[in-house]
Amino acid sequence: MTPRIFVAGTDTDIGKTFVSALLVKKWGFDYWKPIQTGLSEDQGDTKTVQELLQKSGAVPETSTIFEPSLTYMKPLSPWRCTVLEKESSIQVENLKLPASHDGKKSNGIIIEGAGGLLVPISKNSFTTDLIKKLDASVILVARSELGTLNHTLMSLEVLNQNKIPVIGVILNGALNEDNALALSELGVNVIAQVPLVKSLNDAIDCIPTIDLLTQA
Ligand SMILES: C[C@@H]1NC(=O)N[C@@H]1CCCCCC(=O)O
Repeated sequence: MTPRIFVAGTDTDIGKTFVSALLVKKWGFDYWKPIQTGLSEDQGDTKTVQELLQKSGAVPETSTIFEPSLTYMKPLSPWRCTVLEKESSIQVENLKLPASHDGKKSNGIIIEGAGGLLVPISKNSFTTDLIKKLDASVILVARSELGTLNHTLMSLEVLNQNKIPVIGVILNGALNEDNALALSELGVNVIAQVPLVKSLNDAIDCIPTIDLLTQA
């Protein structure tokens, strides 16, 4: 099985989409956001990833960008979307990787979540259940700045409790060497620090090569 990497955030709006696009470009992976909410006020992350890749001159044949399996209008958790948009509740057990990913030769797939790890998918299931269902390992994207120690350690604690394999943490935002150092000293594998830039090409060298995954 090729790697399935779930890109989770310590919160919503932490830079998961930019980091996901970077990983797709650097490693030549496919991309899939299983559940997209907030389409009434945003074009959605799938489109953003496509645009970032295109602008950076990525070769379109390398990676398949799959459409989300479920989409909702309100900028809320999937659970609250289903309740307030009067849609049927989401059964995590029924969410499957796109069949054409399974059927084709690919380096791996980046799966992007919505918000943080305990975002409810339904009243009795969370993002952690989706990660387990998809049998994925996690790269956690965390803010680089003040507040990140608490949010990162809490998120890693939740992953640990759920026995979800963790590849490491990517810090996103204004470079903060002491936060990176502090996390490393606490035993956290900080795999990259991604500065605030607009173009993937300006941050691509921050991402380690794919050997990282074979070592993990
Ligand atoms: C609107 C955005 N669309 C999306 O896919 N993620 C965001 C939603 C995050 C939900 C966070 C719920 C919470 O933690 O309170």
